[in-house]
Amino acid sequence: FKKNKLSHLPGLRSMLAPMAPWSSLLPTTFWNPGLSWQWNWRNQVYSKFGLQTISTLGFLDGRPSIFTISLDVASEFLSLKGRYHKGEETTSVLRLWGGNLFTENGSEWSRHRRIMNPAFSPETYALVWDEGAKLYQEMMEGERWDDENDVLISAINPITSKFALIIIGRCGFGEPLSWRTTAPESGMSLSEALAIVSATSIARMVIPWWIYKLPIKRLRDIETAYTSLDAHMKVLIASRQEEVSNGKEIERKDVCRLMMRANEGQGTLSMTDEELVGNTYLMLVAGHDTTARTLDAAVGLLALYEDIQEEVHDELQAVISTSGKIDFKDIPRLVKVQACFLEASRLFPAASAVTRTITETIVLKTDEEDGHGGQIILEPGTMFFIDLVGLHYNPKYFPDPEEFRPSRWYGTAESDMTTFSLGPRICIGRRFALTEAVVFLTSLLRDWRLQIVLDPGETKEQWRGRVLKATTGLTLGVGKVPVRLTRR
Ligand code: HEM
Repeated sequence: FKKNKLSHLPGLRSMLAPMAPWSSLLPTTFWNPGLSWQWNWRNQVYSKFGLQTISTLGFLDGRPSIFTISLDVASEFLSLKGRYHKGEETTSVLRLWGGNLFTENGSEWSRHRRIMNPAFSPETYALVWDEGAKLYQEMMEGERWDDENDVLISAINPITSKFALIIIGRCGFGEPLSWRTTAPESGMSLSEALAIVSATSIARMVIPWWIYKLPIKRLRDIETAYTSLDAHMKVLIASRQEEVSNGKEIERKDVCRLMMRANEGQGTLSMTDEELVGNTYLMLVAGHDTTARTLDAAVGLLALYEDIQEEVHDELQAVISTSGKIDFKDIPRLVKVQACFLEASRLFPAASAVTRTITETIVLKTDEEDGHGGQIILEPGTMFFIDLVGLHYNPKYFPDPEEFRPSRWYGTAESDMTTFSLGPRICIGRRFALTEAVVFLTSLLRDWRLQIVLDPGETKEQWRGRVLKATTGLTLGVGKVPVRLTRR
């Protein structure tokens, strides 16, 4: 059955295919691998078949898919052009407001990328650094931690989420968001609306729209979140357009102004109104949720591994003692801080899989371990997944994969940071995310010692099981991270 489509590879056979829209809404069980199987069953599935590339098939939805945890297969595949499209799982949830850089293929994709590329420049990263350092101070004052020596935070998650949203707002859209911004009287704040939309966008694809009109509070909140987010994005765009038409346009090439110019037909590349809103949504979601969720994991891990935290603090001290303060040009010397973020991202990759739909037959060489005559054939219509969770826990590339060992990333080239994918469609925001993460963690670790907050009678091992357990949705992250800050 469908053996050819599956390149005769053994693997998971279930009622619903993993990661298909309906199965994503249901819990992971043997009949429905759903969204969490990559985490819950990690390498068990691959080791059961002794393979690094396996197939999956849903009997009810009949969807043939192939998953790989092989870096060689992934690199070869992602360097190919034009023989596959972005996978529908991710594109349909990110296309809610219109086609954008993430969802498009071929020449449409390259048009979007050429419009936005200039915004991802050293000037922008320097701005991210400066705004990040300023925002950290605003956060200390806003949360009233600046006069305290000991702070108990029940969950770091909303803090990192707010931090990352304000940074993308200020540095990507020139929007003067502040730490003290309160929710509008009617509707929801941008962060609240974005959080609900991100959490429910998969459900929104399969559950009919009229359900959300029923007089049930949770459903009405979802409806309000969508209308509020729509209104926020329109205000964001309109205020930039007003600045441009009042001649107040700042010369800075932030992503919003570049899109605006393209939308007004200035320059050789253009963008429709729908694409402008589609890309605004994409930047708000991709530009904050991924970084925030990885920062949650990094804070949790550093709080758990206090010896590694001390090593990072020593590195910071050395940088501070020579230059007096830490500034943007010091980033190359902050190897250990960056490595902690990358290691958190290896253990908890916010983008858990890179998905593609095959449009033309592809023959890929496979690793010896795959034992399939050295090749797999991907037929048109097959879904192909680079399983970043499986790859990141593959001992062939990451020995003792369950261990938090940031030193794996000392001196790694940006192109080898698998968490941001590989090849031409590598994450455009990778340096943006790294700069933001380094400034956040550096500021926090410079001033505070982080410790985990245990429940009464709980051990660190139990805490690990409770907190550092992935939650899956549009992105993957950890549970609520309770942390104690003690002033250094
Ligand atoms: C820890 C943080 C981040 C992680 C782990 C991450 C991961 C990824 C991955 C794996 C992809 C490739 C997806 C695919 O090809 O299917 C991607 C693409 C993308 N990311 Fe990120 N990302 C992060 C931060 C950011 C930030 C901060 C921004 C924007 C400011 C951003 C914007 C994008 C965009 C627009 C794309 C689509 C690029 C294209 O297709 O040309 N990401 N990201």
